[in-house]
Amino acid sequence: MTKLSVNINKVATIRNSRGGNVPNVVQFAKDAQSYGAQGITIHPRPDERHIKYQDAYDLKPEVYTEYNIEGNPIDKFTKMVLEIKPTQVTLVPDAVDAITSNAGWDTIKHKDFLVEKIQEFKAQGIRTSIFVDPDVKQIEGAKATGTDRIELYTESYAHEYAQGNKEAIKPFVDCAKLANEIGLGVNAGHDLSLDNIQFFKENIPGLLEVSIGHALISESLYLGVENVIQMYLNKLK
Ligand SMILES: CC(=O)[C@@H](O)[C@H](O)COP(=O)(O)O
Ligand SMILES: NCC(=O)COP(=O)(O)O
Repeated sequence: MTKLSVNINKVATIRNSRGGNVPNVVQFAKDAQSYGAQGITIHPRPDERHIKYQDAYDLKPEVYTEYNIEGNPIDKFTKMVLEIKPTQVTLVPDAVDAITSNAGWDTIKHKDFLVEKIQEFKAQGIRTSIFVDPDVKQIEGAKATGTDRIELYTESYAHEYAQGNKEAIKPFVDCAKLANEIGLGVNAGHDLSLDNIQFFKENIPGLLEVSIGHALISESLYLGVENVIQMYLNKLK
């Protein structure tokens, strides 16, 4: 089974544009779960332009499914995750000024840093995942860090699929097969959508979780949040 974790960053982006509390991100998370989402993902960035650190604390008592916090483990982020103790932390090597995530970790070059961070989180019972490009060398490197899971960075798949190039799935299949063999759980995310999710799910062995935000919120403008979540759940069966 592949779990759907709804990324609510975009809900916070709309809220922040007016400075009040509309839409309410905590209520949105509660509603998404009641509509069947099996997880809530947030990705606070250092400039707090969408999800704010305070949101991460406010969400904790209301997320009764899987709570996934993504981000670059700078000191402030690490402290927050260790205090909140979500179900999962996903480490992403974002530059401070990145518009959105645009690369996975070099798990070989940054092995020592990742080992240290992963031990810190796992010691508090938090499942770990690291964001990686679809490159088997990076999957082997990820295994050596001690992480529980990887999150495959799916931007290249999403882009190519939209151009009609279904072959773009191949490196993801190879990485997932290797991850399954060596005992790493497989998550995936970035630019997944109602258009491309089913083909991805059908071809990736052992896909445990997808986190989806930008497309899901955009599709909901036309189709409604509850309906869109149901549509994803049907495609992920
Ligand atoms: C790691 C990943 O792919 C997502 O978390 C994505 O980066 C969402 O972040 P933004 O909402 O800031 O684009
Ligand atoms: N980890 C990926 C994520 O949370 C959502 O990415 P996107 O759907 O907003 O591109």
